[in-house]
Amino acid sequence: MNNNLQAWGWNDHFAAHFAPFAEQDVCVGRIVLEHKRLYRVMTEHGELLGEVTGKFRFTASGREDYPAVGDWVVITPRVEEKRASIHAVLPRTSKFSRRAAGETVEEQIVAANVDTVFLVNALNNDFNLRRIERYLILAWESGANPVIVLSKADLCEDVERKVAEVESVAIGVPIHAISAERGDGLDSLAPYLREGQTVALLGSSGVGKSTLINRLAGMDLQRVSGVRSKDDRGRHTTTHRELFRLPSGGLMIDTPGMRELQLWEADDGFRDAFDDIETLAEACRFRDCSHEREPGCAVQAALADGSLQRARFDSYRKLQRELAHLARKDDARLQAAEKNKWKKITMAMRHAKPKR
Ligand SMILES: Nc1nc2c(ncn2[C@@H]2O[C@H](COP(=O)(O)OP(=O)(O)OP(=O)(O)O)[C@@H](O)[C@H]2O)c(=O)[nH]1
Ligand SMILES: [Zn+2]
Repeated sequence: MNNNLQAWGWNDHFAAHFAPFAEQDVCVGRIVLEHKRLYRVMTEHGELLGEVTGKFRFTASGREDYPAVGDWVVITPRVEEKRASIHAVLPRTSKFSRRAAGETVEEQIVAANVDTVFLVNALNNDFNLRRIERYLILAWESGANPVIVLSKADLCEDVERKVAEVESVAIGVPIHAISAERGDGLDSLAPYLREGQTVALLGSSGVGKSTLINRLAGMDLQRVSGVRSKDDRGRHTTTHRELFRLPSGGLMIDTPGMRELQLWEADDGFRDAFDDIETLAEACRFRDCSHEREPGCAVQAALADGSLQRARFDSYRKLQRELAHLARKDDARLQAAEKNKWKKITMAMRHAKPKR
């Protein structure tokens, strides 16, 4: 274990914000795991189990004020007990958040202080420029620097053309085509993975995020232990962390919340992403056709004659279910507000886009 705080991402920004606390008998640490308001905090004294103080709770105005994975927090360590009291969260350089459904809907931070976010998109049939645009908006809003990672290059025959297409919607954003399976192009990611640099991944399910993380982490990654043989169960007490060091010295954040962000981005872009299916559906005999076994279903017809791929239809259905699930969970009013915000941002993006 490395207790040198620079190795965990400490830098001048955080040092400046910590200055007012320096007189007091406190130190700092970085949140590497959150579990029901209990936090694993990496500190110069090693890893401690932290809880926020009563005063913290009293002054917190909402969920977003609480520590999240990646945050730097001001603590009083109790080293013998391996515990810590958390007094404050230092200002974040970036944050990814989602709306959390509780008694009210609040902003919940799913990752903080990410330097670089890899926007992972697969180069096979799933390739979609509109989706890349939406991920870019998300990244820019977060404060992290976006880097576009085009995965599964081994499944694509015209990588250069695809890269050129992405360049046209992502001017000035670094683009890297890789194959995590073959190990191609991984060297190009090294500059973002230097010691103390924090990265996170965003991308739809199945684009190869886990495969890439495992590659970057080498064989010893905790997450990999999730894939273990049945008889091995229970013996493995590997310490799972949502922020962990890669062999390169880079810091990777992989939280469940970050993985779920794909659902939020999908909301407004749903029609765009699947406009081929939506267009087909307009030709269905019934307006409210569920494309299951209704007579005169144009989607089923396209599936039957092969003009629509089964896998694509399946992911359409999956996304639809996920969105429906989210819609049920969510406060309708807040959702409307969020949609409006998105509309404004996408409009602005459209106007900002250079003519092609
Ligand atoms: N051909 C090829 N397949 C890949 C590559 N990277 C990942 N895959 C495959 O794509 C599938 C999905 O990969 P995952 O790494 O689980 O994708 P993920 O983005 O983590 O998916 P979620 O966990 O659902 O978010 C797996 O079957 C991988 O073996 C690649 O570079 N080339
Ligand atoms: Zn139909």
